[in-house]
Amino acid sequence: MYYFIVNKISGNGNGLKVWKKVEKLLQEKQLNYQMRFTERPKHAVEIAKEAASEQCYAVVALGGDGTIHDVANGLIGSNIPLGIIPAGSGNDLAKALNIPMDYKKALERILMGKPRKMDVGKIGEKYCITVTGIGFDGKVAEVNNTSKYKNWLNFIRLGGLSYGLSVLHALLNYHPVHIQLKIDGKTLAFFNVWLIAIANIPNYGGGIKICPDACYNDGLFDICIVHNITKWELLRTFPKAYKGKHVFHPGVTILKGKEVEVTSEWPMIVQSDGEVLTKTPVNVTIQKDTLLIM
Ligand SMILES: Nc1ncnc2c1ncn2[C@@H]1O[C@H](COP(=O)(O)OP(=O)(O)OP(=O)(O)O)[C@@H](O)[C@H]1O
Repeated sequence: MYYFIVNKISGNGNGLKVWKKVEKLLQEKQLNYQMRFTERPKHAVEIAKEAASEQCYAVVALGGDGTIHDVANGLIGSNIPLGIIPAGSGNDLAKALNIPMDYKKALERILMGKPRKMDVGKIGEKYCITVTGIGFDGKVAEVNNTSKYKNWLNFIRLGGLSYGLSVLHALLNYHPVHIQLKIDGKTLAFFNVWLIAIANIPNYGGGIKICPDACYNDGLFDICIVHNITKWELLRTFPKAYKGKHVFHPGVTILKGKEVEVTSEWPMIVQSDGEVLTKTPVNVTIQKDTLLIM
């Protein structure tokens, strides 16, 4: 049996549309499946835990990276593979793992493919699958998730605009911070830090290649620190990050490690997989080969 967890509202309502097509296909193929819609944020964690106690070949997250984050957090430890049918706005994990955006091909891969092992990050009791962003992009996630314009823009089908507005909003109000970074026991100091991205895959934010060489199964995080750079310079360099070319800027440092501890002169917001998790101080550790992905 295949168990589908569907976030109807992912991708500004794309989740429901994709599910209707997938459902038709499953019925045509006469496959044995079960489906649950998520009814609230974090509901997918509970559903995935229930699904993990059943005899299933895979639990499939139909939605974006937030849905995958929740389903993975419910599944880890169960040895049941996670399937992905992309239906979100960013779909960064699917992009990094070469999972097809087309629902038919994505389903085919779940039915025919071999599971592969993936590393995940761990913060407290929570697992993060893609990228943990601290500082500026934590602020962007917070502004975006709590903004009044997000729902309104989603309603008139301009949801994509809300992220851009949140970036501008965060940029106007954000002040760089002095931090201390401890990577695998070695302490480093960075001044005027805009963000620290601790990455298990190269991309986040719908295709920003923040750590171009990050690899999902190498047992390491790639860590990007953006520091000592003016607001204007940040804005000018930002577009380069879509091709991973920002790494050549002197204000960008890339490091690697298995355990990262961040302390800062005042608390910085921490987001993982686009969800606001906590504030600094924070400790992130790599958990090698912890999630099975179809
Ligand atoms: N029924 C629901 N009502 C409100 N929020 C929900 C519901 N179901 C799931 N959610 C929340 O919706 C959020 C967004 O989902 P998701 O990330 O999958 O879509 P997205 O933001 O469009 O895609 P992406 O993250 O790839 O850009 C998640 O944080 C999830 O917890």
